[in-house]
Amino acid sequence: MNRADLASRRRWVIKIGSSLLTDNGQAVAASAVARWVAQIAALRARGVEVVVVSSGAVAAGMLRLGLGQRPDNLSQLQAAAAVGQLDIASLWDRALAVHQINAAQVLLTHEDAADRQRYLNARNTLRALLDWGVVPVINENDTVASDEIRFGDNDTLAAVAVDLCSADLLVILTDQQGIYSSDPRFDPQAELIGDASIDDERLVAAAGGSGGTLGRGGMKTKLQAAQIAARSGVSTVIAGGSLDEVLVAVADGHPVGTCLWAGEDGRMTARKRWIAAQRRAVGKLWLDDGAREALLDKGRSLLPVGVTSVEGRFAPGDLVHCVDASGQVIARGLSNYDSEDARRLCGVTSTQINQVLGRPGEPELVHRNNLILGA
Ligand SMILES: Nc1ncnc2c1ncn2[C@@H]1O[C@H](COP(=O)(O)OP(=O)(O)O)[C@@H](O)[C@H]1O
Ligand SMILES: N[C@@H](CCC(=O)OP(=O)(O)O)C(=O)O
Repeated sequence: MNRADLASRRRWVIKIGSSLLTDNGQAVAASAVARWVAQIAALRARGVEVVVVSSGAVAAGMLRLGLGQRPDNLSQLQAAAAVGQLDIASLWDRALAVHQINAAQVLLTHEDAADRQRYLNARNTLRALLDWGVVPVINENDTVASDEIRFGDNDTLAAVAVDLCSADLLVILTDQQGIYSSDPRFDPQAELIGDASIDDERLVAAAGGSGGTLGRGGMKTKLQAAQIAARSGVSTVIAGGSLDEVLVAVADGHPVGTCLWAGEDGRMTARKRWIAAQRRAVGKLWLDDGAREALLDKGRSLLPVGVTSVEGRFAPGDLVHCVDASGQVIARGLSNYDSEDARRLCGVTSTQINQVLGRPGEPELVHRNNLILGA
């Protein structure tokens, strides 16, 4: 649990809550966004890629429409979000443009994460944006999300974004300086928890409270988000968004906020556990010796260039066996491509993939996050 380790994280998801984005419901917080963006520009100059998850659509819509209270009727909430999302998106767009950085608005629903194909589409889009040096600004697609399928809070959405972008750090900025031993709004004795392992028992008691009037989640959903991120081996920092140079301080390894450390065994993701439990593969990829070594000895992803032939019929996201030249199963994983495309890509180098497919494609046939070694 050494904060200096955070300096090596190269892809961050930064989630910012409604109260910060609207100055506690007073006005859209343009100067605060400008300060975070200046720090994002500084992080990028150090080689850190950044994905923003920005709340605030409902709160900004309430301001525009002059609504004194958060509507409890779903259609009105969704309508307020539709109004406010324009403000939120343009706020980020203008602030990033000052640093010559392009922004992209990405609105997601729960279905996009639950459906494997839509999940892969969202992942490819985010990856393309990052490749172009664009900062994706993600929010829930509040207008279409129905009550049953809402992420419901952007903390959970941020954890999903970590997975979608294969990020290696989640930073949640909020109106408190981190997680306290109890809700500091009600308990003046509450103490800030600095560093904790994700399964630290203190956290359960601490995160009981609900959120403020503008946001939804409170600390409970922030802890849940950190737990989801930890399943991908990703640690989470929860810190005060109004703290001076807070993002740079995190990158410098300063002990700001609460750092929830993912355990070593958290490195096997839920998906990997799911893969480990599957026995039936619908396809077989034959690997050359270089690919065998890349998987077994170097812990790498499987690239099309190391695949010599493909057996079976499968869709993107299906489970396939990776076999070496002797026919021995050395790994199992989820294919990024269907069997037809996988066949076309046999022996193809990463730089030729787009040309062979006639569209942008993933560099990996099976990403190492979706791959487990052994029969
Ligand atoms: N143990 C705790 N430590 C810190 N804040 C807590 C705790 N329990 C509940 N909270 C509340 O969570 C709020 C932050 O959650 P929320 O209002 O959803 O913020 P955001 O809009 O940033 O997502 C804080 O204002 C605080 O009152
Ligand atoms: N999609 C909603 C998110 C609401 C929400 O989760 O807010 P918060 O708890 O402040 O992150 C909005 O933009 O208003």
